[in-house]
Amino acid sequence: MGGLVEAAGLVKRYGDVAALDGFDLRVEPGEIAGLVGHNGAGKTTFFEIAAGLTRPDAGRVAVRGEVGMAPQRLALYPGVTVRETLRLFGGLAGLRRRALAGAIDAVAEELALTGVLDRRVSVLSGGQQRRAQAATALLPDPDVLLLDEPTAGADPETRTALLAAVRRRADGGAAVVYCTHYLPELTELAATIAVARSGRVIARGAGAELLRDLPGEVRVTLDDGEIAVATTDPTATLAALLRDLDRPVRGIDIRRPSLDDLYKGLSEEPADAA
Ligand SMILES: Nc1ncnc2c1ncn2[C@@H]1O[C@H](COP(=O)(O)OP(=O)(O)OP(=O)(O)O)[C@@H](O)[C@H]1O
Repeated sequence: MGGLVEAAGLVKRYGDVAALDGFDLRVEPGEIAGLVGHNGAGKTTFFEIAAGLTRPDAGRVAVRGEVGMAPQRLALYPGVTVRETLRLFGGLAGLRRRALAGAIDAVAEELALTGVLDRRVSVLSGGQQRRAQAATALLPDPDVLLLDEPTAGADPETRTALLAAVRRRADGGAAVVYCTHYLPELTELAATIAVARSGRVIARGAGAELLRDLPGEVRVTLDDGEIAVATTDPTATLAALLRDLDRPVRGIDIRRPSLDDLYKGLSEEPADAA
């Protein structure tokens, strides 16, 4: 029991819909767990339960330490400035005076918000608002971070700044659950992966492990066309192809399975089918 986040057998129903249906997830200190899955797979519901905003119908969740959460739908007060927003959230987390002011400056610097600290939230761009939302979660350096698509709509610079800030929190020992539909981010974050479908985690592990058994493709170009073979062992397949071919080979291409293949393969069935 060393996980900062431990969910076991979570069930949550809304009428006929089981938003969660035996959801298990454990996240260790220093780990970023990328939670992926189609719309409706139960990711947001899990966040709400982990953050204590909703109670499960069954199962249990333990979240150890302080929690910072950036919800998918922005939850900011439009009429106050970014600095006031951060003061409020930092104050709620117990930061006072100089520690609070220092933490605000630091997180603003990290997320490229320094120039807009004294602007009202309502006049910020969408990307700036999303960064401000992420800043409210990151500011107090919580033990557990729940980030629901924090880079949605972010430009490349914003994305890079945000990913670096998240990685730093994990390197400092935080357990992070990071929801995204954009899988390359998980490679960038060196995240482990949890694939959710129909309210359950159906695959869990390091990206490389989950990809190991998926077929890639070997493609050999000939004068009069090409041969493409799906294979989990590209080297052996290519050797066999080259051995058996009695024509000149014009090109060879090996495509390794990607996270997108994993996602497609594991979550083909729509959540509503459950
Ligand atoms: N408050 C609610 N009332 C009724 N149904 C709900 C409620 N919250 C979630 N659901 C339903 O539960 C299921 C899971 O929703 P959830 O928002 O957790 O999915 P998600 O994986 O976060 O999806 P997305 O990728 O779209 O954010 C969906 O079918 C959704 O319609």
